[in-house]
Amino acid sequence: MHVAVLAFPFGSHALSLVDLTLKLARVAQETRFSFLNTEKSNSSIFLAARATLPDNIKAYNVADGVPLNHVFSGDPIERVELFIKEAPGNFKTALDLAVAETGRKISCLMTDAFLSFAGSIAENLSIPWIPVWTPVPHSLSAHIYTDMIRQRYANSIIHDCSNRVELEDQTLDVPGLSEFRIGDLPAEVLPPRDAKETLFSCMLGQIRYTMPKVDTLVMNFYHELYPEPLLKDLKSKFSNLLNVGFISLSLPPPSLPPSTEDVTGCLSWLDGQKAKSVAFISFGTVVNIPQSEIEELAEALEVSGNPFLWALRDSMSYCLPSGFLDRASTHGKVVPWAPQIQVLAHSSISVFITHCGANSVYESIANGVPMICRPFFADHKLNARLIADEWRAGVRIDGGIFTKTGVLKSLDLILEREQGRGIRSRAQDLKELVLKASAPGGRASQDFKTLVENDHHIGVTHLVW
Ligand SMILES: O=c1ccn([C@@H]2O[C@H](COP(=O)(O)OP(=O)(O)O[C@H]3O[C@H](CO)[C@@H](O)[C@H](O)[C@H]3O)[C@@H](O)[C@H]2O)c(=O)[nH]1
Repeated sequence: MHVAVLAFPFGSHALSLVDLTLKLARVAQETRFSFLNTEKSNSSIFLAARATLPDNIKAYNVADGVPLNHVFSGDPIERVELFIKEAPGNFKTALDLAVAETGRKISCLMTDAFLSFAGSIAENLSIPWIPVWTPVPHSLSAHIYTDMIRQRYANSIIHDCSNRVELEDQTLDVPGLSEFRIGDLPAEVLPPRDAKETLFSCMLGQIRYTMPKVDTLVMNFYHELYPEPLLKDLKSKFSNLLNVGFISLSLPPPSLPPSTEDVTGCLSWLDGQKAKSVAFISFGTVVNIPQSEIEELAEALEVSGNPFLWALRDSMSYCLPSGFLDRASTHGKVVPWAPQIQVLAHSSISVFITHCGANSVYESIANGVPMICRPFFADHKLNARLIADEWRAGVRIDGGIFTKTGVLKSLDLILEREQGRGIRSRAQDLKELVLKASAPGGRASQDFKTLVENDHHIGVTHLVW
């Protein structure tokens, strides 16, 4: 068997896919796994944390689609657009190389579900396509029901003259999404500005046509975490909806080489803090926080006196108020990068101030840490609604942006108030639920077993743990 895994190389999408590949490669040792991704993404995910690959995985670099001497306009979506434009051809070139090198035909295509064109590649090769949906299932539903949403809520979505999209706080009458508002949806689900689709929105738009045709869909989620109507609706569309659990947490925490382990000293600093006392702040790999909000957040942290650990990328640290680092050094630490999985698992962490990227949310839930949510774009707002209203394991920041009073209020609510006790205990309950589902015999483990044995596309006939 030769499984080709195709990654979407932006944000933190590739993380879950590489971990799923590692997990599969351990149990399907006779199968060859070729992991196709851009050089930039490959080097960050493989070099950073998961340096040692089993012999049956090889990473292949796929061209990123950026023309030679290209001058970037500064639009963050530009790299994504250039990649998508050439992606089918570039993946095909890398697939041919993997076949030539191994002497094995591809037997199964496993891809990030965002790559909706992968279904045609699989069809041309007459092999099965197994898409993997890495964000929360609610966003898959939003993409599947794009037509219904655009038609039904056309009047609630107003493009003003500056092209800003105004959204009404109207609940969605869409299967499985009745707790959500139009304003929570990813931009690509809504009618495009100027009626112009980007290549990215077109690719995601195809999901509603291509995905319902697949037999097996892998979800980076737990059966137990769905609201019943959403689960029922998705199950009616996919005969094999496999919720294998939070993929990037299904392996032991990434072991960094000793020389780089905890280079920023986060874990040793946390060792010196009281149990459940520290607020951890991190905004993933993509979001750029407006300077004014960094200042407000910093002021709140200074005034509150609550211990904090803040992972703030170097590109944004100049926004901190002058003298903040010195003044806050008595109770806080700011680093450019934190080993987040280990940090959230540390007993000193009390709350996570997050942008609500899917991986951050999963890492927080898996460790029973309640969240203060400041969502920005993409799936962040759906995730924030899920955390605050459905799971009740956190709160959204007042007014939607960081203000000094809003941050102080949220910290006080989660850490001190009676309402916070409920939120903290709900986060713990979710952790227990996830642990149970991931244990051998648990629902997520059963679904992983089904994936591995499923018609033997992965090369294992009977999985023995
Ligand atoms: O100092 C840091 C900061 C981040 N991380 C890790 O980086 C990942 C960040 O992932 P995520 O929380 O998903 O944030 P983004 O990188 O911003 O995520 C992009 O990709 C996600 C997964 O599809 C989407 O949900 C988001 O919308 C999109 O912004 C997590 O695993 C973190 O543990 C660290 O280890 N240390």
